Amino acid sequence: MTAPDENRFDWQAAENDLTDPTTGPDAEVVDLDDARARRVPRPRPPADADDTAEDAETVDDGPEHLGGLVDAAEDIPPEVLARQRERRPILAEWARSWRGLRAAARHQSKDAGYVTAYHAVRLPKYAAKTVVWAPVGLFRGLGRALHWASAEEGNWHLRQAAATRGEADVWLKLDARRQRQSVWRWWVLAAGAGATVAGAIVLTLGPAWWRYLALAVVVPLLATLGRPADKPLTDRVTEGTRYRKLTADLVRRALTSLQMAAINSAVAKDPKAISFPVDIHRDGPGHLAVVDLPYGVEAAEVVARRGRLASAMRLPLDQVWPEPAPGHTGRLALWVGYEPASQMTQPPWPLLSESAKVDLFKAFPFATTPRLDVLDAELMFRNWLFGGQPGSGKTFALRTLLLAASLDARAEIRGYELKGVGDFAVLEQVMAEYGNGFDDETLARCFAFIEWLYEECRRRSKRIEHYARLGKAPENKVTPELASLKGSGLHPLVAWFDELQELMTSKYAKESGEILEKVIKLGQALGVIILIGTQIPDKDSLPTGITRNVNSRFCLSVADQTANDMILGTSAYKQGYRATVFVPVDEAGWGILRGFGPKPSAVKSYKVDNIKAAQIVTRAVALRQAAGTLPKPDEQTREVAPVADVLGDLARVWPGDEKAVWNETLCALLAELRPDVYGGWEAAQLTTALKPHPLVKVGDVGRRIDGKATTRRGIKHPDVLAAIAERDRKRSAG
Ligand SMILES: Nc1ncnc2c1ncn2[C@@H]1O[C@H](COP(=O)(O)OP(=O)(O)OP(=O)(O)O)[C@@H](O)[C@H]1O
Repeated sequence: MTAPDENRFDWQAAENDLTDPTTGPDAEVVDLDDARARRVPRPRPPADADDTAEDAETVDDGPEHLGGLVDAAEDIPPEVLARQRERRPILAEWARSWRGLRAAARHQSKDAGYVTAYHAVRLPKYAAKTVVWAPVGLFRGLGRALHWASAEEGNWHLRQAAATRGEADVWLKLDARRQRQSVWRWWVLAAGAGATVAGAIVLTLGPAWWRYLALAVVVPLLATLGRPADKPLTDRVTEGTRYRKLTADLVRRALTSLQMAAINSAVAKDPKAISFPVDIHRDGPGHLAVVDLPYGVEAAEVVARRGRLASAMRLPLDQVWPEPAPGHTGRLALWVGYEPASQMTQPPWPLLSESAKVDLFKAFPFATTPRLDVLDAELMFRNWLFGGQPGSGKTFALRTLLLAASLDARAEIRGYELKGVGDFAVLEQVMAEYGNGFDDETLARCFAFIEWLYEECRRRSKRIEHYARLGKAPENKVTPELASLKGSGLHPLVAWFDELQELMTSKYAKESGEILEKVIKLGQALGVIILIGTQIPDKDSLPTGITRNVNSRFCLSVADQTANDMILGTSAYKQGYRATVFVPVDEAGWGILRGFGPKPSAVKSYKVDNIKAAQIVTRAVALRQAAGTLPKPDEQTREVAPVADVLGDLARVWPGDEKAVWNETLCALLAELRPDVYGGWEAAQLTTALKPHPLVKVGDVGRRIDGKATTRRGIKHPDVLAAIAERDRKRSAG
């Protein structure tokens, strides 16, 4: 026996193994099924591996790969691997829910309806064409039948060739063959003619509708036979405005048309750089494509180019809904509706139905997704921030929540509309407090209300403490039982402010901002729900202390990234949650909602116009009358100390005919006039109080005191008079 060569295979040993299963202690007969079951699934190869760089859209028909996108390294715990395992659903998305089924059926029937209507209006034209081409078709059909029966076509070329070469016997043989073939064809033709004649006799004897039916079938067939090849009888249904099925090619083309260098260069190197981890499938009234973008491209960057994406797909903007998809930052969920969202009829708000009631401790419908799914929102233990530019629909959205709250008879509603338009007046009957306007008095009442809210929070926290000691507030939070308990003082209190920027830029700004922040922090567990609407979400108009502490945010159309992030939170814009894509007025009601579900999402709040709102309020009044919680009109206004008229008071106390007077002198005189208002005022306080009146300029005023020239801050009499005149002019104007 030769010495074993390390580089060569040991044939002898192998043969022994094969022939004698008992030689090796490890030898065993392998049960193939068993072995297959034990086999560790091979990890999915990376998308750029040459031989497998295909995507689900084109090839992935085989069994599901296990192990997600990463290598199945041995140190990954099995439960993590199990979580990464994504199984393709047994039923298609559209067949898994009634919503999907309904949407698919609706879409198909709508489509069929469209095609039917399209052809129906063209029926006279089709009939005329049919009448013209049917006789031609009859003669052409007869000609073709005779031609076929004579079997001329079959070996015509061969016979021609034989004739050309003068090979008579070959020609004769070929022709004999043709004749043989033609014999049975004539028989078939004769049988066909016989059947036609028999059919015609049956039709003449049968009822009239048989003949019509036969004509309806035969004439179009003849017309089709007779028409020129390039002139179909029916017109083509134009595809222009109809939905085009979302395909991988369409998505790829759209993505490469975004003029994003990172996508285009990656696709130039590898056309499969854009891949589809899941098949494009129906999802509600549209299709969903989950796309893995080329390495290094973030879904957020594509979301920001929604307009270009829509242009590349030749679809209206509101039909194309890109979103970052869960998984990784380069995964995009592109949903394309069958039709633009603006043309999809939003179902009516479910709370409009006569029997609808609201329990604020439970969720209620607030908005719909682009797929027309209902999105439920909550009020209890939440604070809301609504932001958007004029015409974005934030007032309507805020009012929708209040209407829902009005249907829970326990809820006390108080709030201020600082725009002065009266959008909330419809709710006045059910509100325990309501202010409308941006005049000094309303602002003062609004500020007093915020102070009251703070006091109310303190009162409520004492009550909660009391009930917690009795074991009725297990988490030191309001419970549904406590909220319903008469006299507990822990019923839901909904406090709202629309156009809060008016207060936050007034003289009450600093204090109201600080107190409101405390109220938001304290009130959450105490059943105090704060709803804020603002048009200008910058840090001066909306203190960051407030934005930081709200847990539900609805950002409607905004102009820029700063406004977007002020409402939705820092980096929302970068992460692709961009309410800048919505067009005010045209897309009113659309916005990004954060705080419900794992990630922010684009939704459209239900539109409840004034008439419908009034209907809801009527029901709310009835509910509250029955429950004894309808506010009494005499309790509905908040008393505030009369707002001091600084300008008027200055004019009254102005000393003699002095042209200019020091602030400190004026403060002393004002304090004499109204000690309760001006007592303790210093020069700087007067300067601040005069800020709203730009005509009064606080400057240096020189004076001789004991012969010495002294300069201090002061104001001029003509300025005060001019400011009063200006104010009076404005008041009389409107
Ligand atoms: N959910 C919605 N669906 C459809 N249209 C809506 C919706 N919400 C609001 N609108 C329309 O948009 C218009 C503007 O709404 P709204 O007054 O709420 O906007 P806004 O953001 O408060 O603007 P402004 O600051 O000027 O008051 C409304 O008149 C209404 O017709």
